[in-house]
Amino acid sequence: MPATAKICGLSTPETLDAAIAGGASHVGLVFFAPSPRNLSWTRAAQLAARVPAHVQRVGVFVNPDDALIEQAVAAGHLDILQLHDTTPERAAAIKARTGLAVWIAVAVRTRGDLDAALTYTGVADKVLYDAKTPPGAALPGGMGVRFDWRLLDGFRHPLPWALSGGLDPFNVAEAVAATGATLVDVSSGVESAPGIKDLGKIGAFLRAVNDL
Ligand SMILES: O=C(O)c1ccccc1NCC(=O)[C@H](O)[C@H](O)COP(=O)(O)O
Repeated sequence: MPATAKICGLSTPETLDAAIAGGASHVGLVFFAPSPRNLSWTRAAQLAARVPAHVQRVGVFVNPDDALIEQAVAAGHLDILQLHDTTPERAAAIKARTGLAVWIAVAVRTRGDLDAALTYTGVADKVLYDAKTPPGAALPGGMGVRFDWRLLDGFRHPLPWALSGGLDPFNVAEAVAATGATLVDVSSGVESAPGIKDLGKIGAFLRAVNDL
């Protein structure tokens, strides 16, 4: 299979189960209070307990402090920490403290934005190229914003990477063909409203990825 998928921002047992049944390789649990996908510790634990060993649990954070990470890791039995708006120094400290794999989200609008990935060499285990959300936006991700995939043409990736931002069941095949991504990430593209995951859209997205 040329690509696998992370379904991000899951918050109910039904939609989590649909992602797992559809073949997602990763499920994303958001720990950021302003997000409509933010999880309580109780809900995170409830969801984490349903995830089989072959599917990885990714905690999504925005420049988190140690207390937040510790509580989220404990509740969500996280395998991977996905960090937004977090410096290389802080990401390195988080990785050293937790011993967990770290993914760094790099917000992309221009070719120059990609260079931020270089600064995480030796720190992050993977780069998630995500679209830069508009200035003043409430969230740095999960807003269905897409960047120009051609920006990745010829870029020498310093780390393993994944593609995110504005993907949906209808464009994900084109996105993989255009970029060569081997891991794709989606949130609002499989929702019916912000924070409300749609069983049909999750299934359609994963079928599109599985059919590649
Ligand atoms: O999804 C959120 O609410 C969120 C909040 C704070 C930081 C990151 C967040 N999401 C990160 C993701 O991994 C999303 O899947 C990614 O940005 C793509 O979102 P979308 O464009 O809606 O598919």
